[in-house]
Amino acid sequence: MATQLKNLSDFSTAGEIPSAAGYSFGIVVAEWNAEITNALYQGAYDSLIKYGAKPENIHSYGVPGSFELTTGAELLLKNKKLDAIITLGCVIQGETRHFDFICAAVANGVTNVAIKYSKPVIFGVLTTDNQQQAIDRAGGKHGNKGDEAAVTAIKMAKLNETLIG
Ligand SMILES: Nc1c(NC[C@H](O)[C@H](O)[C@H](O)CO)[nH]c(=O)[nH]c1=O
Ligand SMILES: CC(=O)[C@@H](O)COP(=O)(O)O
Repeated sequence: MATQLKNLSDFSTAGEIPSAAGYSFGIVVAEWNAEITNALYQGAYDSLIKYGAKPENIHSYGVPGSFELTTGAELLLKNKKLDAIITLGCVIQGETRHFDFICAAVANGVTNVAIKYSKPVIFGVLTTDNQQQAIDRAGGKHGNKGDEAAVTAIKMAKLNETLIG
């Protein structure tokens, strides 16, 4: 598979990354699989700071599970003036089809929230077959999905600013 040949976070060096200095960000983190989502959060937070975001402009909140990420993003955009939201979670396949319903719900949900508020809502949710695949993508051999989500948020905030004027 292509994934096996590269660090997925190489994505974050592709193209110019704008300064995050002028933007405010929300980060919503699922508490399920906390050892993974905490690593995703650290990657996202550190990347935002690396590219110029101010700590006081990063608003972070936890939700119980990935299914609640949609509601978290909605509440943040409804109640705070933010330029982009990053949602972070880790859904690992279990014995049942619950995995399928959660993944579909959060992917569709965050998309709908982004459209509703005309604001970027970044899908930083790992959807893996097992824990090792998650570890590999939360600071392991395939990079950190949190880093990627932060860079995406910065780029989309810049695009939104450019187009809205
Ligand atoms: N199994 C995982 C869950 N399950 C919990 C749901 O996200 C949700 O909180 C619950 O269904 C109540 O609404 N969540 C994850 O983030 N990751 C999982 O692997
Ligand atoms: C994704 C999930 O909800 C899953 O981890 C729960 O496990 P199971 O499908 O065995 O109930």
